[in-house]
Amino acid sequence: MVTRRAEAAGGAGATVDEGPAVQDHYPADAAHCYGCGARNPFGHHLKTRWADGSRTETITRFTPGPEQTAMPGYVYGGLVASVLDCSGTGSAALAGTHAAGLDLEGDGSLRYVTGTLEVRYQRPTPMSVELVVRGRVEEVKGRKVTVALTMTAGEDEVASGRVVALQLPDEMRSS
Ligand SMILES: CCCCC/C=C\C/C=C\C/C=C\C/C=C\CCCC(=O)SCCNC(=O)CCNC(=O)[C@H](O)C(C)(C)COP(=O)(O)OP(=O)(O)OC[C@H]1O[C@@H](n2cnc3c(N)ncnc32)[C@H](O)[C@@H]1OP(=O)(O)O
Repeated sequence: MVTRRAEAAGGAGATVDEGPAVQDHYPADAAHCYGCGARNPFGHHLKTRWADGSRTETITRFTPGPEQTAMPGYVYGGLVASVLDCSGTGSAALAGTHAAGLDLEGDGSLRYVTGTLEVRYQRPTPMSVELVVRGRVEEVKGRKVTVALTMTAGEDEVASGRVVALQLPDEMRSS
């Protein structure tokens, strides 16, 4: 699947969302996550894809609602952190699966959990605007993947951060 929202929107530097979302290839036992689990009715249901077919950059989109307010008109910082967090683990799953020579659609995704999450809040994040998180895979080293992240709201970069994600140890797997 290829969605070309940015192309439709036009503009230099537009990012194209490309290919399947990694979360659509998590097994059912890994689909309860508050950030991205399809089986969590209260969660964000984030979808992370490669951007531009690069296999180094990813994109995740989320539009916050009024229940996620910090102060009127602005988004709660913990929400920003959770969107960065799961964009990072989703990006790690894409990168780790690719680096292992596996095919997402044929083989499914490797599973990753957050080891470290860094967040830098750069500007107040406006409410009810689509937040676009771009991930850049910095390193895949054994079971560890490091992803640098930026979050934009319209033209403004509102937050940035980094996730170090670790492949889920076998003893923590339920399947
Ligand atoms: C509560 C979550 C866990 C339960 C999960 C159960 C089922 C879930 C199923 C599937 C999940 C899939 C989809 C869900 C998607 C995303 C989840 C959303 C994100 C989260 O909400 S998730 C919750 C918060 N998350 C945790 O609750 C983790 C608690 N923690 C641990 O479970 C261990 O701590 C672990 C596994 C992180 C590492 O343990 P380990 O034994 O695998 O690591 P090991 O010692 O082998 O180190 C190997 C190399 O990683 C480096 N390293 C180690 N730990 C690091 C760290 N923390 N930060 C940075 N680097 C670290 C070492 O320095 C070494 O690096 P080097 O190779 O360079 O020397």
